[in-house]
Amino acid sequence: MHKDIEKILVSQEEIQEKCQELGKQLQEEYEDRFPLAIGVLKGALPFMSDILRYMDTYLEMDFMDVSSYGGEMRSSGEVKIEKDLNTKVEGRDLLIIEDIIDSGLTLSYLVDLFKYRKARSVKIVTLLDKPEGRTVDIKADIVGFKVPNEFVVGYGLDYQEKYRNLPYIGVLKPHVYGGES
Ligand SMILES: O=P(O)(O)OC[C@H]1O[C@H](OP(=O)(O)OP(=O)(O)O)[C@H](O)[C@@H]1O
Ligand code: HPA
Ligand SMILES: [Mg+2]
Repeated sequence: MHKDIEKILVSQEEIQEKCQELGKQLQEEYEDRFPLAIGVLKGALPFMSDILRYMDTYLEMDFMDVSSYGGEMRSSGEVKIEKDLNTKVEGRDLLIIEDIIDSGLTLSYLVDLFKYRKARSVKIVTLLDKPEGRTVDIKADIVGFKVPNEFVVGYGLDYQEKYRNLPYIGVLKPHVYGGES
């Protein structure tokens, strides 16, 4: 375990098993529909890469880079598009892939945007759901794991841009973010 991590909430094995299970489920759902899988950068990168490997069907991939945390532990409340899609979404079946729904601001912004752009359908798959963090009313269609109301890192999730490369989801030791140790 990394020296800055206090405890692991979801292990590497649990994540990989879940990716396989959800990937198979999505494969059945999107068979013959040529969905557009949209990864929300940067956090969704590892999850997207793993889950799509288990979807043995035709699909297209694109990426949207949005940011509202700026590396910090609290959302600024404002979702900023750093990079838009290269693909037209009108009439397409969209599968948004996320690492976490916390306040819900990022996903509600994206769902509204894609509906405005006339997508045929919009589904959300998220590895983690932190229901107690919610400030806007939004639910994912598919959730890997529920997490408690703690700041989590690893497997795409950062604190000040670090820890995204950890293969598990964990909680930092308090001294790392200036809390009590
Ligand atoms: O439900 P919310 O409160 O909106 O939080 C969830 C979003 O916040 C994080 O992204 P962030 O803005 O930190 O960008 P990053 O993925 O590049 O770290 C995370 O990856 C989600 O996209
Ligand atoms: O708990 C979290 N950890 C890292 N990034 C996040 N973005 C929203 N919630 C979180
Ligand atoms: Mg972040």
